[in-house]
This record gives sequence, C-alpha cells and structure tokens, in this order.
Amino acid sequence: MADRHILHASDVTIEYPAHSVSAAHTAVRGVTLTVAPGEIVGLVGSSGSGKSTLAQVASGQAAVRTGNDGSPRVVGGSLEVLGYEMRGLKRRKLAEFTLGVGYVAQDAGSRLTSNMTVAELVAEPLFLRDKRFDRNEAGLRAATLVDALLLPVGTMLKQPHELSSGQRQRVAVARGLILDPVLLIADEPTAGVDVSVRGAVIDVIAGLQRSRGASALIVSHDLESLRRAVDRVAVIHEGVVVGLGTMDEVFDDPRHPYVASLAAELHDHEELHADDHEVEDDEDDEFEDDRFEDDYDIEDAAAGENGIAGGVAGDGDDAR
Ligand SMILES: Nc1ncnc2c1ncn2[C@@H]1O[C@H](COP(=O)(O)OP(=O)(O)OP(=O)(O)O)[C@@H](O)[C@H]1O
Repeated sequence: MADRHILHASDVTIEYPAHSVSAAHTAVRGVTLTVAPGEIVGLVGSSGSGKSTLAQVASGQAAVRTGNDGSPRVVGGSLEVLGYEMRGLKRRKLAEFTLGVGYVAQDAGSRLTSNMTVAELVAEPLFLRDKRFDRNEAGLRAATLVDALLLPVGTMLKQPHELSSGQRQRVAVARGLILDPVLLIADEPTAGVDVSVRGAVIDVIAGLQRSRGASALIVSHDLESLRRAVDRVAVIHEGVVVGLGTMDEVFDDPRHPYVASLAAELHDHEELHADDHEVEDDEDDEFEDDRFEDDYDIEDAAAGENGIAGGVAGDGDDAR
C-alpha cells in the first residue's frame, strides 16, 4: 500500500529530544498524509504548527545530523518517503535517498555559499552527484531554471550578496530542482519573494514537477498561490492535521476554527482581487520591469549566457 505513494505519513509523531535544560517537545502529533506520484500537495499552518519539522524529517535532513544534536525524530507511527522508512533511517542509506528528494529549507536563500556565482550555485548539485557531468549542459540547465524562476537576466553571473533575499530564495529553489527530484520538498519557497512573482514561483515548481510526473510538498502561507498550483492541501495546527483535501473541499466548508480563519482570509483576498483587476495589471507591468531590472542590457545578457557554461566549466573543480 505505502509503496504506491511517494510520501506516506501514517499516524506519525515527531519529537525534538530533551537537551540541556529543555524537555522533549512533540512538534507533530499523529499526522496521516500521502503524496501520490505526480501530485502537488500544499502544507499550510500557523507559525510553530510543525510544518518545517515535518518537511525536515521527510527530506532526510534531520537524519543527516547525528547523535543527540537536537534534531527532530520520528517517535511514533511511520513516515515512508520513496519507499524509505524515515524512522531510524540509517546514514548509509541517506545518500541514495537524497538523490531522489530535493529540499529547499526555509532559510536556504540565506545559506548559499557567498563566493560562488548563481550559475555555479545552481549547477553545483549536478557536479556533486557526478563530477564529470557535462559543463555546457550544466550551464544550460541552470540558465533554464533561473529563467523559469523569473530572475533578471544578469543574475547568473552575480553572487548571493548582490541579490535580494527573494532572489536568493529563488536561486535556492533552482538548486533544489536541478537534479529533477522525484519529490521536491520546498519550505516557504517564496519567503522574501516580491508579491508580484510569488505565485509564479509556486506555479513553476508545480508545473515542472507535474510535467515530469514528479511530486512536490510545498509549505507556504500563500493560500492564493497554492489554490492555483496544488492538487491537495493539508492544514496543520499545533502539530495535528485539521484539514486535508482539495482547496475547495478544505476551505468551502471548514469544520475546524483554524481552517475557518484561513478560509475567511482566502475569501477576503479573492474579493480584493476580483475588485481590482487594474492593480493586477500594474503589478504585471512591474514584474516585467523586475526581470530586466539590473544594469545588463540585452547584449550583455547574451554575453553572460555564453559565459554561463564557461563560468561553470572554469570553476568546475571548485564546484565539486
Ligand atoms: N530545535 C528545536 N528544539 C525544540 N523545539 C523546536 C525546535 N525547533 C522547533 N521547535 C518547536 O517545534 C514546533 C514546530 O516548529 P516548526 O518550526 O516545525 O513550525 P512551523 O510550522 O514550521 O513554523 P514557521 O511557520 O514559523 O516556520 C514549535 O513549537 C517550535 O517551537
């Protein structure tokens, strides 16, 4: 049964172990959730509800760390991802497991290596997997993703400190997608991203994954964008799933007070947008400007694109 799912959480409970003065803390309580092949699932909930904890454990990140280092761990039920049981996942299985799972952490944009260009950062996972990966192909794939994520044309040659926090987060998303993961787990992929392109970033993640028959679990506060992109949504509140289904199923007839508050928020948002088509058009104009906002003109950009593969090739050894 479980192996038909890309992710299958069955009554899973996840705990942060006790350390120094703090007692153990249960962050996820008896969650049951599935992600099918090709399915895009949104995960929403208030701050501290357990979304990042679930994302971290499902992506194998929690298992990367060792010993009693305060990482969350599965203490009840089961969490199976790509056929691997995350409860007690052995470190020697991790490398194999993480080949199929892309993970974009909530703060991934702020953790990009500072002295690498965007071209190198996005392509790096390809070289970490296969140090002889074709460098022109890597440059092309990185450029395609950077472009798909609506980053300005000159971004490829820039370093993280030259980008806004939202642009850095989009670079992290491109990095998470470059290995064509069977499952992408993206924790707030639009954190800090300009409101005019937030929806587009989620659309790109969902579109790319869906077009390959791959899946995604997207943690986001942006219900409006999720509505367009996801097949189903799970609402988590104080570690417990309080809503699960299509957006309509969950928000049209909410049973739980927290889901009802989100439904009201979504409704207000939609009314605002329905009343305000002109403002939306203006935002589209701004968005076009954002793509070409930097000092590069089209000629420079073309030279930059030619330089992308060269940049990766030249620094390929470092990139490994
Ligand atoms: N290292 C840790 N040790 C102990 N408790 C933690 C740790 N990290 C998070 N928690 C607690 O676990 C619970 C779930 O946190 P989590 O970060 O998963 O929530 P979240 O829904 O992702 O919130 P946000 O939207 O703010 O990121 C919270 O009560 C939080 O305080």
